[in-house]
Amino acid sequence: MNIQQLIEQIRQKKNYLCVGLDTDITKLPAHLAARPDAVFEFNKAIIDATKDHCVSYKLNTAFYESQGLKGWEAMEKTLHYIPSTHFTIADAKRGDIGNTSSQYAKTFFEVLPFDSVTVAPYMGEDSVRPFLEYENKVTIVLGLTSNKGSNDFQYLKLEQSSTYLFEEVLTKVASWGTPGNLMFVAGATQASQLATIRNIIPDNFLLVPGVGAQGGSLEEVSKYGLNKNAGLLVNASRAIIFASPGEDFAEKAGVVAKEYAEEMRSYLGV
Ligand SMILES: O=C(O)c1cc(=O)[nH]c(=O)n1[C@@H]1O[C@H](COP(=O)(O)O)[C@@H](O)[C@H]1O
Repeated sequence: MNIQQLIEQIRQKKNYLCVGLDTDITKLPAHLAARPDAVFEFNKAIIDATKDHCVSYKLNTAFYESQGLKGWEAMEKTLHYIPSTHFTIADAKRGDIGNTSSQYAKTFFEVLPFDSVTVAPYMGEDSVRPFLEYENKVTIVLGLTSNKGSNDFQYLKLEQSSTYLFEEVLTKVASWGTPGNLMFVAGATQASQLATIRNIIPDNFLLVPGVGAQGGSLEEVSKYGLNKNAGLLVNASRAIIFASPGEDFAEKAGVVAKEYAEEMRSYLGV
């Protein structure tokens, strides 16, 4: 799915929710945990219960890679189970010298046919370009992240312009691509900066993690982040997929996803 199709899905479904499949095996419900294909079974049930209330799924690859071959297989099966009406994100946060980035791009755009992948921009243009070369795929570059450590570097003031480093990252990276192939991560916990971010990149989609478990406000994010195409994908992982530790985990995930979707509909004004 490309950005235009994502915009169409948001119009149809009237929400901009991304469900994060951060499937931590230590948190699986007891009745599933011992099953040989537990991670996939869990994801399948979550997808069945939430797909009518979201437009996207994000698989944080760390939760799969940490399980070795079995985890990788569960990631692949999950990706193929996600309906083609939903935008898929490999949250892998890659980026390396050019020929290595090309291999990462091949991994997450071809071998695993995700629609998008998250990329860390720290190594500069040649580390991001190999991802942008793919037509109809989307590169999601870290702009201003949701964690406490974002203060360490992203808020450093640049001497020449007195802007923050993250602002320079947004300005420069945006010139490497288009709103059709480039999104940016902006943490929901950084809502006070969203107006600034929107000034720098009015048209790019923002992937906004940090509502739910990290305490970001969906209302604030929507107020400052929405643009004419919605332009937002707001992710919640733990708050949805681990809404209940019991046998009703999928049902409860569906309820929470629906609540987010309904709140989003009110902000879209449709
Ligand atoms: O790139 C991301 O998705 C990301 C960037 C960021 O700044 N903060 C952040 O939390 N994330 C991811 O978003 C998800 C948040 O999960 P929850 O806090 O459980 O909703 C995790 O997969 C994080 O790795």
